[in-house]
Amino acid sequence: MIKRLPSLYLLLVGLVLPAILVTLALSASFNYHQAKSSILMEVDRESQNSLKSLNSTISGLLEAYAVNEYEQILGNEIALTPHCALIVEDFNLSKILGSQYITGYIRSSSGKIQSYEPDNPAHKEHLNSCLQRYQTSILSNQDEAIGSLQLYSSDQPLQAELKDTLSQSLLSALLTCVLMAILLMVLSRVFFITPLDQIMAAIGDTDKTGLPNKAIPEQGPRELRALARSMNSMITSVRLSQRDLQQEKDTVNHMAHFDALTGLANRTLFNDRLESGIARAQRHHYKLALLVIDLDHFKRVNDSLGHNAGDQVLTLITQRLSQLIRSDDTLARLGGDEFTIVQEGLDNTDEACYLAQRVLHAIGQPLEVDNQLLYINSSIGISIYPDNGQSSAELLMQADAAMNLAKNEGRNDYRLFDSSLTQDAQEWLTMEARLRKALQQDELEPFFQPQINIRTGQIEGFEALARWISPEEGLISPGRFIPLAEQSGLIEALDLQIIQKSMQHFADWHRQGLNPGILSVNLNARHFQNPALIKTLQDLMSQSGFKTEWLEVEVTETQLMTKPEDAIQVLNQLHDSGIRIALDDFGTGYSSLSYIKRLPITKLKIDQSFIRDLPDDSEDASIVRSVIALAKHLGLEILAEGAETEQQINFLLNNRCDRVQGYFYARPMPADATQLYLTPEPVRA
Ligand SMILES: Nc1nc2c(ncn2[C@@H]2O[C@@H]3COP(=O)(O)O[C@H]4[C@@H](O)[C@H](n5cnc6c(=O)[nH]c(N)nc65)O[C@@H]4COP(=O)(O)O[C@H]3[C@H]2O)c(=O)[nH]1
Repeated sequence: MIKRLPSLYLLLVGLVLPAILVTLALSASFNYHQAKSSILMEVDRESQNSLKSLNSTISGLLEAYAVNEYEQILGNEIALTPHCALIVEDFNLSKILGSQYITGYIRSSSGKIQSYEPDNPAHKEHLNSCLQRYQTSILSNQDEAIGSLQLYSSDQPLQAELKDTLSQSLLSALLTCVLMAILLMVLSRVFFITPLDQIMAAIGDTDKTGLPNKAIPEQGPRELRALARSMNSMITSVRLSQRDLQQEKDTVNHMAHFDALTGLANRTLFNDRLESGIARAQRHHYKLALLVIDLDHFKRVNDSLGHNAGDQVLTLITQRLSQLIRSDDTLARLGGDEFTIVQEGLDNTDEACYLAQRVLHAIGQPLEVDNQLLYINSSIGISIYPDNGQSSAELLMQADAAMNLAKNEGRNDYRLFDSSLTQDAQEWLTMEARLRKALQQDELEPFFQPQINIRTGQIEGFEALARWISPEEGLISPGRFIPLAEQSGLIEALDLQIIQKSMQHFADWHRQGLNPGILSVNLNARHFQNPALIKTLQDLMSQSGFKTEWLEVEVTETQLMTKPEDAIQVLNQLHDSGIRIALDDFGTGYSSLSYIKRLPITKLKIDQSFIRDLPDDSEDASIVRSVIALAKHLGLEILAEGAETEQQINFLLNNRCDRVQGYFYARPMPADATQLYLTPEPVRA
C-alpha cells in the first residue's frame, strides 16, 4: 500500500536526477569508446605510413653507412610527429663494430626528445609504456636485410583527444538532459501539477460545513478530470444529504419545540422562553407576567362534536390570541386546552390584567366550526415576576393556582395570584396545579386490592385504586388528591386514566393465562353528565382487548344521592351495555330502600366504617346484619370493605357475608405485585 509519499516536485527531482546521471554516464561511455576506436585506427594508420616512408628514406642511408644522416632524419621525424619512439638497428654497423648498433629517439612523458640508449632500463621501461610497437625490416637494393626500424606510437594524442571528446560529450549530454528536465518540468507543471494545485486550492477553500465553496475545476489530463468529476459528484451528494439532514434536524427541532396542531411554542420552548424572559426582566428591572389560559368546558366540544371540531376551535383561538400579543411576548400551548402567554417589559400589573381582559373577550367571541356557532369562554390565572415568584416553576404553579381560582369562582374571568390568600388556600391551589401537571405527565397509577370470596377463598376480582407517584413526594394516597380532583373538575380525566391503565393490566394478565376476575373501578358521579361515557368506556375496552363482562363500576351512595334521576338513567345504560354496577360506601348515604330497588346494581359494598369496630360494637353489628339481609333480599352480592382481623372475618362469615376486601387479605398493590399475587405458587417460586 502506498502511504505518505513526499511532494510531487521532490518525486520529479528524485526521478529526473538519476535519469540525467544515467543518461550522462551512458552517453559519455558510448562517445568515449567511439572516439577511442577511431583515434586508435588513426594512430595505427599514421604510424604505418610513417614507418613506411621512414623505411624508404633511410634504407639508402643505412646502405651507405650514413649514420649521422639517418639519425638526423629520425630526429626530425620524431620532432614532427607525436611518436613515442623511433629506433633503428643497423645490421651493417653492428657487423663492423661486433656488437649490436641500435640508435634512435624517445619522447619522454614530459614531451622531451632524447637519444635512445638501449642499455638504459628507464628507456626500456618507457618503451613498455608506449601505445603500440610497429616494426619493419630495412632492405638493401638487393633485398638484403640491413637493419630494422621500430616505431612506438604514443597514447598522448589519444589521451588528449579522448579527454576533449569526453568533456564535449558530457557537456552535450548534460545540456540535453537539462533541456529534457526543463521540458519535463514544464510539461508536468502545465498538465499535471497546475491542475492538481487548482484542485487542491478548490478543496482547501471550504464553507463552514467543510465542503468546497466552488466546484472542483475539471482540467488537465483525463485521469485528473475524472478525479475532479467524481469529487464534484461526491460533494454534490454530500451537500444533498447534508441538506436532507438539516431538513430532518429542523423538523425534529420544530417538533421538539412547537405544537403540531397550532404551530405555537410547546411546553419545552415555553419553559426556555419563560426562563430567558425572567433573566431579561431581572437585568432590566421590569416586571413579567405569566398568563395561564384554560378554556372552559372544552372537553364538551370534543365529546359532543368530535376531536376534529375541537382541533378547529384550538386553531381559531390560536389565531385570535396571536393577534393580541407583541412580538416580544410568547404565546404557547402547553397541551389540551391550556395556553400561556409570557408578557415581558411590564411597568405594572395592570398591563397584564388588561391583556387578560382582551384574551377573555377574544376567546368569548363566537367561533364558527362546521357551520355551527360555538361560544367558548376561558379562565385565566396571572402570576407576576418578581412580585409572586422568582423561578419559572414557581410562577407557573402560581398562575395555575390563580387559574383554578378563576375556575372555582365561576369561570370566564381572570385572577391574579394573590399572596394574601391563606396558607391553606394557597396550598390547595398549588396542589391542584400540581395534580393537573401530574395527570398530563402520567404520574398516576392504579394499585389493585383483591376482593375475596371468604367461603371459597377464591379471588373474585380487584378494585383499582388511584395512587399518585410524585417525583418530589413519592407515593401520595387518594385521600389527599381525590377531593381536590373532584372540586377542580380533574376527576373525570383521573378516573379515565386509572380505568384505561387498569384495563390494560387486566387484559395483559388474561392474555398470560392468569385469572384476575372482575375489575372494579371508581366512577365519579360527574361522569353521568357526559353523554359519551359509555362510548368512551367501550373505546377504552377495545383499545386494550378488555371484555365488557370483566368490568364493574363503583359509584358511591353519597354521590348518587346528589342527582338521583340522572344517575338512574346512566346506570341503566351502563347495565344494559353489560357492565356490572357496585354501590360503594353503602350505609353512609341514607338511601331509601325504594330508591335502591330502582337502581340496576349488582353489588353492595358495606362501608369500612361499619366493619372497623366489629364484632364488639353492637350498633355496627346490627347495621351490618341488616345490610346483609337487605342485599340478600334484593338478590345482590354483598362485600364488606376494610376487614382487618380474623374476628371480623368470622363475624362476616357467620352473618352470611360472602365477600371481603380488606387488609386482612391484602393491601392495595402495584401492578407487578398484583401479577405475582395472581401467579400460582409453583410458578411464583
Ligand atoms: N383502613 C383500612 N382501609 C382499607 C382496608 N381495605 C381497603 N381499605 C381502603 O379502603 C378504600 C376502599 O376504596 P373506596 O371505598 O373506593 O375509597 C376510595 C375511593 O373512593 C377513592 N378513590 C381511589 N381511587 C379512585 C379513583 O381512581 N377514582 C375515584 N373516583 N375515586 C378513587 O379514594 C378512596 C380511598 O382510597 P384508598 O385510600 O385507596 O382506600 C381504599 C383502600 O385502600 C382495610 O382493611 N383497612
